[in-house]
Amino acid sequence: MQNSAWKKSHGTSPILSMTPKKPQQWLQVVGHAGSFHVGEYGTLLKKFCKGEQECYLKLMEDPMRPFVPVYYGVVQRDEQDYNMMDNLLTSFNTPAIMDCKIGSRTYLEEELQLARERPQPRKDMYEKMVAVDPEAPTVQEHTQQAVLKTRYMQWRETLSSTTTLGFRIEGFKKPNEECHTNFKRTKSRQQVMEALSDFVESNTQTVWGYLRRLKQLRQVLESSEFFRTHEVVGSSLLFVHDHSGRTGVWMIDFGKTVALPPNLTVDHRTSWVEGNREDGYLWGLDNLIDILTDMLPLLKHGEGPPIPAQICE
Ligand SMILES: Nc1ncnc2c1ncn2[C@@H]1O[C@H](COP(=O)(O)OP(=O)(O)OP(=O)(O)O)[C@@H](O)[C@H]1O
Ligand SMILES: O=P(O)(O)O[C@@H]1[C@H](O)[C@H](O)[C@@H](OP(=O)(O)O)[C@H](OP(=O)(O)O)[C@H]1O
Repeated sequence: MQNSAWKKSHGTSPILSMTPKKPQQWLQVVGHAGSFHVGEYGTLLKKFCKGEQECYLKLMEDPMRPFVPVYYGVVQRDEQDYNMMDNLLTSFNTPAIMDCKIGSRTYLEEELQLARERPQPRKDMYEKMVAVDPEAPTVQEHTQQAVLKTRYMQWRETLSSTTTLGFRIEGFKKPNEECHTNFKRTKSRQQVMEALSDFVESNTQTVWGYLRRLKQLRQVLESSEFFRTHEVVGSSLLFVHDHSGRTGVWMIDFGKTVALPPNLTVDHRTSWVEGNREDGYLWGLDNLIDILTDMLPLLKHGEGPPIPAQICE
């Protein structure tokens, strides 16, 4: 913490044991522009969100900890607060990176309630909708040239695989290629499989690595107190692999993960009806694991499971 730009840090772990200072590679696949800065010592700074901080603090004490970026606390830069966490790309060499949004619902129940009480139709979302499908807005929405956020999010869910499979590919970046983010209409199992095969370049070793990690994650989630007691919405799995055969998957983005009332728990597989707070996270993870498993015999390169030491955990 030599840099004077670091005004404060009240983290959960010392940074001294972290990766030595060296030029850091980082690339944002999707998400809000301008929210991130690359930090020192292999860290990443994300614009402060109190709810996300609360999640990370709890996650550092939960069995889920190995499956999320290590969280170091809050720092300030140019009068803006940031949550500081591990840059998950640090230990990879020119990696391929994919962001998959998990769950069958991408807006919180509280957002739905708010939209009913104080509807705020959005012009930017109308424009994003029309750009993909000019026929999608209703007559009233066309007249207003605006749509409610929850309506936009529901439309995105049904257009993509979120509603039918409980996850969707948001985007990926392969070495020496531009980011691919054109997945808004990637909906069927077949389309998803094709996109995933493209991401892994038909390499079965990579798929084996991802499967092993995803199954470990599922096991941990099924026993996690944090997971049982939180509505997890809009969170992604970040997939990373490189040519050395290393693979890694982590949960990121807890900006819309909220604690349930004390008397309520979720199993993340039961279908959502308003009030039960279910988010379909494990249902989506089950489907993702099934699809990757079904892909294995269809892929060209590599055979058999990878050497465990090559897996990044
Ligand atoms: N810890 C991390 N290490 C490496 N890359 C990260 C990390 N966290 C986020 N990213 C990159 O930033 C992108 C956006 O992350 P994130 O989902 O947290 O942002 P967001 O603005 O909250 O997204 P959304 O638009 O879904 O709300 C990810 O797709 C990934 O490329
Ligand atoms: O991917 P798209 O089609 O561009 O749509 C955005 C995406 O759904 C983000 O997840 C969402 O942010 P949150 O998850 O944080 O709600 C954002 O809402 P926003 O514009 O209100 O930030 C949407 O605009």
